[in-house]
Amino acid sequence: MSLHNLADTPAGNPTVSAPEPPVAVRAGRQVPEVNIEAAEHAVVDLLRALGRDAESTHLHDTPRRVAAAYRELLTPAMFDLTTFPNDAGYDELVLARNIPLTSLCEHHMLPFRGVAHVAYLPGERILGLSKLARVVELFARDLQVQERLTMQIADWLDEHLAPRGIGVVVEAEHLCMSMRGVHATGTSTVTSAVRGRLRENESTRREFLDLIRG
Ligand SMILES: Nc1nc2c(ncn2[C@@H]2O[C@H](COP(=O)(O)OP(=O)(O)OP(=O)(O)O)[C@@H](O)[C@H]2O)c(=O)[nH]1
Ligand SMILES: [Zn+2]
Repeated sequence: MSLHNLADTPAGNPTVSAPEPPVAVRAGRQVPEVNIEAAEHAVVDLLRALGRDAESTHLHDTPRRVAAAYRELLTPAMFDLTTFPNDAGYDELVLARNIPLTSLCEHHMLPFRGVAHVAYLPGERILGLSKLARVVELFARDLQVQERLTMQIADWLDEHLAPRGIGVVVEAEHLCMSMRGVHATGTSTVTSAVRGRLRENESTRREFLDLIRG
């Protein structure tokens, strides 16, 4: 893992903009580092702003827990992209269906949860199957919108595996839409991204959608 600490701003110089937060590179994705101490202080402030006694016996450990929970939800695991030569010349779709997914919507910082279906049409190499789920997690652990998440999964596979085609479908329920606001409980939002043969060829795309439905 490489870690870039961007240049510090000289103290007291109002003409220089604030430093960018440090960023780590995980499996090819730039992931901002969480400042856990600052996050804990911010949760204390939030509790107070919400009229809660942050020092009470019940709440005094809550800032630590909340900061740790957000760090976990926003930090994907690093992994190696294990691929194998496609010696057998397998040229049909490979589909991982119902990959569980939890992310945080960037508007309310509330979870959206569901499944991703990720397929590719192999070229010269096939991918270790677990990596399809790892790629989903790589981009789900972020403040997201579902459309961007769906495209990032497809683009990452395109860039790192270079298969002949890719299909990604994400189905998720957004808590900001079900537990508050419009209270549309049970609504599932579906997004898709197709690349290569799945984009160009109607019958390959149809086959992908049929396989998802089982
Ligand atoms: N396109 C898209 N919208 C999302 C996603 N997650 C949440 N949203 C929406 O982002 C919008 C934010 O709109 P605002 O009107 O600023 O927020 P709000 O006042 O809380 O709106 P309500 O949720 O309608 O009460 C809402 O319509 C959310 O449903 C997502 O992944 N993709
Ligand atoms: Zn939301």
